[in-house]
Amino acid sequence: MPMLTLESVAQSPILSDVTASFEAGRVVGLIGPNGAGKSTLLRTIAGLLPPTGGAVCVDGADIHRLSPRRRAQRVAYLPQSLAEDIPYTIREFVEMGRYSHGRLWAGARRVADVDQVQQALDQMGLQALQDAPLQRVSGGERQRAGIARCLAQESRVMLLDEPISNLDIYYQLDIMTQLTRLASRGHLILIAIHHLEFALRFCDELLVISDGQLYAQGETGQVFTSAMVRDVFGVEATIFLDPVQQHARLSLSSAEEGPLVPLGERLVGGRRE
Ligand SMILES: Nc1ncnc2c1ncn2[C@@H]1O[C@H](COP(=O)(O)OP(=O)(O)OP(=O)(O)O)[C@@H](O)[C@H]1O
Repeated sequence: MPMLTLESVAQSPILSDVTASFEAGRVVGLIGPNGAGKSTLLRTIAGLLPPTGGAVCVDGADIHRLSPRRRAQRVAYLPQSLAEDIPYTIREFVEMGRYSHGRLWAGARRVADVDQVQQALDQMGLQALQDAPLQRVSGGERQRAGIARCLAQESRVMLLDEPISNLDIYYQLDIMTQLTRLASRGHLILIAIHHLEFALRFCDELLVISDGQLYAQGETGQVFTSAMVRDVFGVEATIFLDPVQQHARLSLSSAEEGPLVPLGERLVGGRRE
């Protein structure tokens, strides 16, 4: 059985008829232009917005029929931005990820909770900042705290809305690599991502949303084509192999510039340079 199934999910008037299913162990990139409906879809899958049509099932259960605690046991969700005024330290905020596991708030901290919180803080490089108030850390540090809270939650499905958007390149790479590792341990990771080159490199599958409609879903190698990037983003893309790292890379140019011409083939006054 797929871990996550979207059955004709609609969120009128923003999204219509999104049908897709995903197995455990995958990193799925949710891509599409600004305003396409990616965050709306993630919030619907997370159970925060009841769909106006269709259903979202996780491990066979309709997510919108579960209690918040049961939902949180199945699905962790990182919003696109965290509220500015959360009055907790980073550690306290990450501990909230353990809410669905039971007695933490009654004061009886279990060893498993403490270990899991510590591990999540370590994974996000937040040990030194764990006692800092969330209101006083940088945007990237807040974002890492949000991811740490999702890790501490240990849900099998993780929904992350642009998890690397505020991060420096070290953490962009680090987090994408860690997400790949988490997936290999049986989680399903669904991330909204604007960094198309990272989507191409790190995502096993893509779900492409355009104008509130499902444009394509499938293996990244099949879905990510120059034609898709042109249709969906209005941008010319050439996919090439990185000569050092041997992974797929992208050259992008605006539709006005037209498709890229390799340097050796550039034409000058109608003649090859
Ligand atoms: N609460 C809301 N009420 C009405 N319209 C909304 C609401 N939230 C989002 N929208 C609209 O729904 C559309 C999709 O928004 P959404 O945030 O899902 O897009 P997105 O693909 O995540 O965009 P981005 O890449 O800019 O984050 C947009 O046109 C947006 O203006």
